Amino acid sequence: MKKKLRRTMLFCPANKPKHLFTSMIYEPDCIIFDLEDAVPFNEKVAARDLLVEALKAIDYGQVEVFARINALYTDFGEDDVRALVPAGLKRLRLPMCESEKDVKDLDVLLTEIERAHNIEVGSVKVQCAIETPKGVVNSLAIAQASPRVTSISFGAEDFTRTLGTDRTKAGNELFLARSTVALNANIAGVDAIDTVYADVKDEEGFIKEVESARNLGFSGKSCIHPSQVELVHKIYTPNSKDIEASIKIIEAARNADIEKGGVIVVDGKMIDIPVIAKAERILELAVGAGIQIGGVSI
Ligand SMILES: CC(=O)SCCNC(=O)CCNC(=O)[C@H](O)C(C)(C)COP(=O)(O)OP(=O)(O)OC[C@H]1O[C@@H](n2cnc3c(N)ncnc32)[C@H](O)[C@@H]1OP(=O)(O)O
Ligand SMILES: O=C([O-])CC(=O)C(=O)O
Ligand SMILES: [Mg+2]
Repeated sequence: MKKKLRRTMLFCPANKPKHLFTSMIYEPDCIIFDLEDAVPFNEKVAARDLLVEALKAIDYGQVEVFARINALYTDFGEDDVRALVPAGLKRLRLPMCESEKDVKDLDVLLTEIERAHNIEVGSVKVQCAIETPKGVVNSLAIAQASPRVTSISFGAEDFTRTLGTDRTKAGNELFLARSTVALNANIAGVDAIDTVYADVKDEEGFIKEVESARNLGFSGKSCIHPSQVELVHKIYTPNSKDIEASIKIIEAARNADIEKGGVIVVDGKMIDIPVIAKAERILELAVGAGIQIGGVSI
Protein backbone atom coordinates (compact mmCIF):
# COMPACT_ATOMS: atom_id res chain seq x y z
CA MET A 1 0.00 0.00 0.00
CA LYS A 2 1.22 3.52 -0.77
CA LYS A 3 2.48 5.12 2.44
CA LYS A 4 1.16 8.60 3.23
CA LEU A 5 4.24 10.76 3.63
CA ARG A 6 4.46 13.69 6.01
CA ARG A 7 7.81 15.06 4.93
CA THR A 8 6.73 18.68 5.11
CA MET A 9 4.27 20.61 7.24
CA LEU A 10 4.06 24.19 5.95
CA PHE A 11 3.00 26.62 8.68
CA CYS A 12 0.59 29.34 7.50
CA PRO A 13 -0.77 31.93 9.94
CA ALA A 14 -4.56 31.56 9.78
CA ASN A 15 -5.15 35.31 10.06
CA LYS A 16 -3.79 35.79 6.51
CA PRO A 17 -6.65 35.14 4.04
CA LYS A 18 -4.19 34.79 1.16
CA HIS A 19 -2.48 31.77 2.77
CA LEU A 20 -5.82 30.04 3.21
CA PHE A 21 -6.38 30.20 -0.54
CA THR A 22 -2.89 29.69 -1.97
CA SER A 23 -0.75 27.59 0.37
CA MET A 24 -1.49 24.30 -1.44
CA ILE A 25 0.17 25.53 -4.64
CA TYR A 26 3.54 24.97 -2.95
CA GLU A 27 2.64 21.25 -2.69
CA PRO A 28 3.75 20.50 0.87
CA ASP A 29 2.63 17.08 2.13
CA CYS A 30 0.75 18.93 4.89
CA ILE A 31 -0.34 22.49 5.58
CA ILE A 32 -0.61 23.57 9.19
CA PHE A 33 -2.84 26.59 9.67
CA ASP A 34 -1.73 28.34 12.81
CA LEU A 35 -4.03 29.80 15.43
CA GLU A 36 -1.33 29.86 18.11
CA ASP A 37 1.86 31.92 18.20
CA ALA A 38 1.79 33.38 14.67
CA VAL A 39 -1.58 35.04 15.31
CA PRO A 40 -1.78 38.25 17.38
CA PHE A 41 -3.92 38.00 20.49
CA ASN A 42 -6.55 40.43 19.21
CA GLU A 43 -6.95 38.48 15.94
CA LYS A 44 -7.36 34.99 17.44
CA VAL A 45 -11.14 34.82 17.12
CA ALA A 46 -11.26 36.35 13.63
CA ALA A 47 -8.51 33.95 12.45
CA ARG A 48 -10.48 30.99 13.81
CA ASP A 49 -13.64 32.19 12.02
CA LEU A 50 -11.70 32.64 8.80
CA LEU A 51 -10.23 29.14 9.06
CA VAL A 52 -13.66 27.62 9.70
CA GLU A 53 -15.00 29.21 6.50
CA ALA A 54 -11.91 28.12 4.53
CA LEU A 55 -12.25 24.51 5.71
CA LYS A 56 -15.86 24.43 4.55
CA ALA A 57 -15.22 26.07 1.18
CA ILE A 58 -11.74 25.19 -0.09
CA ASP A 59 -10.55 21.91 -1.58
CA TYR A 60 -6.93 21.31 -0.52
CA GLY A 61 -6.67 18.23 -2.75
CA GLN A 62 -3.92 15.78 -1.79
CA VAL A 63 -2.48 18.14 0.83
CA GLU A 64 -3.28 17.01 4.36
CA VAL A 65 -4.67 19.90 6.42
CA PHE A 66 -3.75 20.42 10.06
CA ALA A 67 -4.55 23.27 12.40
CA ARG A 68 -2.38 24.26 15.34
CA ILE A 69 -4.90 25.17 17.99
CA ASN A 70 -4.12 27.22 21.07
CA ALA A 71 -3.27 25.19 24.16
CA LEU A 72 -6.33 24.02 26.08
CA TYR A 73 -5.19 25.97 29.16
CA THR A 74 -5.59 29.26 27.24
CA ASP A 75 -8.85 31.17 26.70
CA PHE A 76 -8.94 30.03 23.06
CA GLY A 77 -8.00 26.34 22.83
CA GLU A 78 -11.31 24.68 23.65
CA ASP A 79 -13.28 27.05 21.40
CA ASP A 80 -10.80 26.37 18.58
CA VAL A 81 -11.61 22.66 18.79
CA ARG A 82 -15.37 23.28 19.10
CA ALA A 83 -15.32 25.41 15.94
CA LEU A 84 -12.87 23.49 13.73
CA VAL A 85 -14.03 19.90 14.15
CA PRO A 86 -17.64 20.46 13.01
CA ALA A 87 -16.17 22.41 10.04
CA GLY A 88 -14.44 19.22 8.93
CA LEU A 89 -10.93 19.42 10.39
CA LYS A 90 -9.44 15.94 10.93
CA ARG A 91 -5.91 16.79 12.10
CA LEU A 92 -4.98 18.96 15.08
CA ARG A 93 -1.59 19.91 16.46
CA LEU A 94 -1.72 20.37 20.22
CA PRO A 95 1.00 22.87 21.19
CA MET A 96 2.96 22.83 24.46
CA CYS A 97 1.94 19.25 25.21
CA GLU A 98 3.59 18.20 28.47
CA SER A 99 1.81 15.15 29.83
CA GLU A 100 -0.46 12.21 29.14
CA LYS A 101 -3.22 14.24 30.83
CA ASP A 102 -2.97 17.00 28.20
CA VAL A 103 -3.72 14.39 25.52
CA LYS A 104 -6.48 12.73 27.51
CA ASP A 105 -8.20 16.09 28.11
CA LEU A 106 -8.19 16.76 24.37
CA ASP A 107 -9.38 13.21 23.68
CA VAL A 108 -12.40 13.69 25.99
CA LEU A 109 -13.28 17.01 24.34
CA LEU A 110 -12.94 15.56 20.83
CA THR A 111 -15.11 12.55 21.69
CA GLU A 112 -17.84 14.83 23.02
CA ILE A 113 -17.75 16.99 19.86
CA GLU A 114 -17.64 13.99 17.49
CA ARG A 115 -20.67 12.43 19.21
CA ALA A 116 -22.63 15.70 19.13
CA HIS A 117 -22.00 16.14 15.40
CA ASN A 118 -22.35 12.53 14.21
CA ILE A 119 -18.66 12.35 13.35
CA GLU A 120 -17.03 8.95 13.73
CA VAL A 121 -15.58 8.80 17.24
CA GLY A 122 -11.78 8.71 17.08
CA SER A 123 -11.59 9.97 13.50
CA VAL A 124 -9.97 13.29 14.46
CA LYS A 125 -6.25 12.62 14.87
CA VAL A 126 -3.76 14.56 16.97
CA GLN A 127 -0.14 15.60 16.63
CA CYS A 128 1.36 16.46 19.99
CA ALA A 129 3.95 19.24 20.01
CA ILE A 130 6.76 18.54 22.45
CA GLU A 131 8.35 21.89 23.20
CA THR A 132 9.40 21.92 26.85
CA PRO A 133 11.85 19.83 28.89
CA LYS A 134 8.88 18.28 30.75
CA GLY A 135 7.25 17.37 27.44
CA VAL A 136 10.47 15.75 26.23
CA VAL A 137 10.75 13.61 29.37
CA ASN A 138 7.08 12.58 29.03
CA SER A 139 7.11 12.16 25.26
CA LEU A 140 6.69 8.38 25.28
CA ALA A 141 3.64 8.58 27.57
CA ILE A 142 2.27 11.39 25.38
CA ALA A 143 2.76 9.41 22.16
CA GLN A 144 1.02 6.40 23.71
CA ALA A 145 -1.75 8.31 25.50
CA SER A 146 -4.44 7.77 22.85
CA PRO A 147 -4.91 6.04 19.49
CA ARG A 148 -5.67 9.52 18.19
CA VAL A 149 -1.98 10.42 18.45
CA THR A 150 -0.45 9.68 15.04
CA SER A 151 2.62 11.89 15.36
CA ILE A 152 4.66 13.99 17.75
CA SER A 153 6.61 17.09 16.78
CA PHE A 154 9.55 18.85 18.33
CA GLY A 155 9.44 22.63 18.90
CA ALA A 156 12.92 24.06 19.42
CA GLU A 157 11.93 27.70 19.83
CA ASP A 158 9.75 27.13 22.89
CA PHE A 159 12.09 24.39 24.11
CA THR A 160 15.07 26.78 24.28
CA ARG A 161 12.86 29.53 25.70
CA THR A 162 11.74 27.21 28.51
CA LEU A 163 15.24 25.92 29.14
CA GLY A 164 16.57 29.48 29.25
CA THR A 165 19.18 28.95 26.56
CA ASP A 166 19.91 30.20 23.04
CA ARG A 167 19.10 28.21 19.94
CA THR A 168 22.35 27.82 18.03
CA LYS A 169 22.90 26.63 14.48
CA ALA A 170 25.11 23.80 15.72
CA GLY A 171 22.13 22.69 17.82
CA ASN A 172 24.04 20.95 20.64
CA GLU A 173 21.47 22.27 23.13
CA LEU A 174 18.77 20.35 21.21
CA PHE A 175 20.52 17.04 20.63
CA LEU A 176 19.25 15.08 23.62
CA ALA A 177 15.70 16.42 23.33
CA ARG A 178 15.53 15.80 19.57
CA SER A 179 16.86 12.28 19.92
CA THR A 180 14.47 11.51 22.76
CA VAL A 181 11.46 12.69 20.75
CA ALA A 182 12.53 10.67 17.71
CA LEU A 183 13.23 7.52 19.75
CA ASN A 184 9.95 7.74 21.65
CA ALA A 185 7.98 8.30 18.45
CA ASN A 186 9.59 5.18 17.06
CA ILE A 187 8.73 3.13 20.17
CA ALA A 188 5.11 4.33 20.01
CA GLY A 189 4.91 3.72 16.26
CA VAL A 190 4.03 7.31 15.35
CA ASP A 191 5.64 9.86 13.03
CA ALA A 192 8.24 12.32 14.35
CA ILE A 193 8.26 15.83 12.89
CA ASP A 194 11.26 18.08 13.44
CA THR A 195 11.09 21.74 14.38
CA VAL A 196 11.08 24.90 12.23
CA TYR A 197 14.23 26.67 11.03
CA ALA A 198 13.67 30.41 11.30
CA ASP A 199 16.51 31.70 9.09
CA VAL A 200 14.66 31.44 5.79
CA LYS A 201 17.59 32.74 3.74
CA ASP A 202 20.11 30.22 5.13
CA GLU A 203 19.60 27.34 2.71
CA GLU A 204 22.87 25.61 3.59
CA GLY A 205 22.15 25.64 7.33
CA PHE A 206 18.60 24.45 6.70
CA ILE A 207 19.75 21.50 4.59
CA LYS A 208 22.30 20.50 7.24
CA GLU A 209 19.64 20.59 9.94
CA VAL A 210 17.12 18.54 7.93
CA GLU A 211 19.71 15.89 7.06
CA SER A 212 20.81 15.64 10.66
CA ALA A 213 17.22 15.34 11.97
CA ARG A 214 16.42 12.70 9.34
CA ASN A 215 19.40 10.70 10.57
CA LEU A 216 18.12 10.95 14.14
CA GLY A 217 14.84 9.34 13.03
CA PHE A 218 12.52 12.21 12.11
CA SER A 219 10.12 11.49 9.28
CA GLY A 220 9.45 15.12 8.40
CA LYS A 221 10.03 18.80 9.09
CA SER A 222 7.87 21.76 10.03
CA CYS A 223 8.50 24.56 7.51
CA ILE A 224 7.75 28.26 7.71
CA HIS A 225 8.38 29.30 4.11
CA PRO A 226 7.48 27.75 0.74
CA SER A 227 11.17 27.81 -0.28
CA GLN A 228 11.88 25.17 2.39
CA VAL A 229 9.36 22.64 1.06
CA GLU A 230 11.23 21.43 -1.99
CA LEU A 231 14.52 21.23 -0.08
CA VAL A 232 12.97 18.87 2.47
CA HIS A 233 11.27 16.75 -0.17
CA LYS A 234 14.59 16.32 -1.95
CA ILE A 235 16.28 15.11 1.24
CA TYR A 236 13.45 12.71 2.11
CA THR A 237 13.00 11.32 -1.42
CA PRO A 238 15.39 8.52 -2.40
CA ASN A 239 17.50 9.29 -5.47
CA SER A 240 17.74 6.98 -8.48
CA LYS A 241 21.08 5.52 -7.31
CA ASP A 242 19.59 4.50 -3.93
CA ILE A 243 16.49 3.10 -5.65
CA GLU A 244 18.51 1.00 -8.10
CA ALA A 245 20.75 -0.31 -5.30
CA SER A 246 17.68 -1.21 -3.23
CA ILE A 247 16.03 -3.08 -6.10
CA LYS A 248 19.26 -5.01 -6.64
CA ILE A 249 19.45 -5.96 -2.95
CA ILE A 250 15.82 -7.09 -2.78
CA GLU A 251 16.04 -9.12 -5.98
CA ALA A 252 19.29 -10.78 -4.89
CA ALA A 253 17.82 -11.58 -1.46
CA ARG A 254 14.72 -13.10 -3.03
CA ASN A 255 16.76 -15.17 -5.49
CA ALA A 256 18.97 -16.45 -2.67
CA ASP A 257 15.94 -17.03 -0.41
CA ILE A 258 17.49 -15.16 2.56
CA GLU A 259 14.56 -12.91 3.42
CA LYS A 260 14.01 -14.80 6.70
CA GLY A 261 17.69 -15.34 7.50
CA GLY A 262 21.11 -15.86 5.99
CA VAL A 263 23.68 -13.68 4.29
CA ILE A 264 24.90 -13.05 0.77
CA VAL A 265 27.28 -10.50 -0.74
CA VAL A 266 26.16 -7.95 -3.33
CA ASP A 267 28.74 -5.58 -4.85
CA GLY A 268 31.16 -6.49 -2.06
CA LYS A 269 28.72 -5.68 0.77
CA MET A 270 27.07 -8.08 3.17
CA ILE A 271 23.29 -8.34 2.77
CA ASP A 272 21.14 -9.68 5.60
CA ILE A 273 17.72 -9.02 7.15
CA PRO A 274 18.29 -5.40 8.36
CA VAL A 275 19.87 -4.41 5.05
CA ILE A 276 16.91 -5.89 3.14
CA ALA A 277 14.47 -4.06 5.43
CA LYS A 278 16.27 -0.76 4.80
CA ALA A 279 16.16 -1.37 1.04
CA GLU A 280 12.42 -2.03 1.29
CA ARG A 281 11.97 1.19 3.25
CA ILE A 282 13.77 3.17 0.56
CA LEU A 283 11.40 1.77 -2.06
CA GLU A 284 8.41 2.48 0.17
CA LEU A 285 9.52 6.13 0.50
CA ALA A 286 10.06 6.35 -3.25
CA VAL A 287 6.60 4.95 -4.01
CA GLY A 288 5.09 7.26 -1.37
CA ALA A 289 6.77 10.17 -3.15
CA GLY A 290 5.11 9.13 -6.41
CA ILE A 291 8.12 7.48 -8.08
CA GLN A 292 7.26 4.50 -10.31
CA ILE A 293 9.24 1.38 -9.44
CA GLY A 294 9.20 -1.35 -12.05
CA GLY A 295 9.74 -5.05 -11.46
CA VAL A 296 9.80 -5.32 -7.66
CA SER A 297 6.63 -5.60 -5.62
CA ILE A 298 6.88 -4.12 -2.11
C1 LIG B 1 8.07 29.20 16.50
C2 LIG B 1 6.79 28.98 15.74
O1 LIG B 1 5.76 28.80 16.34
S1 LIG B 1 6.89 28.84 14.01
C3 LIG B 1 5.24 28.63 13.44
C4 LIG B 1 4.45 29.88 13.35
N1 LIG B 1 4.99 30.79 12.34
C5 LIG B 1 4.41 30.89 11.13
O2 LIG B 1 3.37 30.30 10.85
C6 LIG B 1 5.11 31.77 10.11
C7 LIG B 1 4.96 31.24 8.68
N2 LIG B 1 5.68 32.04 7.75
C8 LIG B 1 5.31 33.29 7.39
O3 LIG B 1 4.32 33.82 7.88
C9 LIG B 1 6.13 34.01 6.35
O4 LIG B 1 6.86 33.11 5.58
C10 LIG B 1 7.12 35.05 6.91
C11 LIG B 1 6.38 36.09 7.73
C12 LIG B 1 8.17 34.38 7.78
C13 LIG B 1 7.83 35.71 5.73
O5 LIG B 1 6.81 36.21 4.89
P1 LIG B 1 7.13 37.06 3.59
O6 LIG B 1 8.07 38.16 3.96
O7 LIG B 1 5.83 37.43 2.95
O8 LIG B 1 7.90 36.04 2.69
P2 LIG B 1 8.23 36.18 1.17
O9 LIG B 1 8.05 37.61 0.70
O10 LIG B 1 9.55 35.56 0.93
O11 LIG B 1 7.09 35.27 0.50
C14 LIG B 1 7.17 34.82 -0.84
C15 LIG B 1 5.83 34.28 -1.24
O12 LIG B 1 5.52 33.13 -0.47
C16 LIG B 1 4.30 33.32 0.26
N3 LIG B 1 4.49 32.75 1.58
C17 LIG B 1 5.44 33.10 2.48
N4 LIG B 1 5.33 32.34 3.57
C18 LIG B 1 4.31 31.50 3.36
C19 LIG B 1 3.73 30.46 4.14
N5 LIG B 1 4.21 30.17 5.35
N6 LIG B 1 2.72 29.77 3.61
C20 LIG B 1 2.24 30.06 2.38
N7 LIG B 1 2.73 31.05 1.60
C21 LIG B 1 3.76 31.75 2.09
C22 LIG B 1 4.12 34.82 0.31
O13 LIG B 1 2.74 35.13 0.46
C23 LIG B 1 4.69 35.25 -1.03
O14 LIG B 1 3.73 34.98 -2.04
P3 LIG B 1 3.73 35.84 -3.42
O15 LIG B 1 5.01 35.49 -4.12
O16 LIG B 1 2.50 35.36 -4.11
O17 LIG B 1 3.68 37.28 -2.99
O1 LIG C 1 6.91 23.38 16.38
C1 LIG C 1 7.75 24.19 15.93
O2 LIG C 1 8.76 23.85 15.31
C2 LIG C 1 7.51 25.64 16.15
C3 LIG C 1 7.31 25.98 17.56
O3 LIG C 1 6.20 26.17 18.02
C4 LIG C 1 8.48 26.10 18.42
O4 LIG C 1 9.60 25.83 17.98
O5 LIG C 1 8.29 26.48 19.58
MG1 LIG D 1 6.11 26.73 20.03
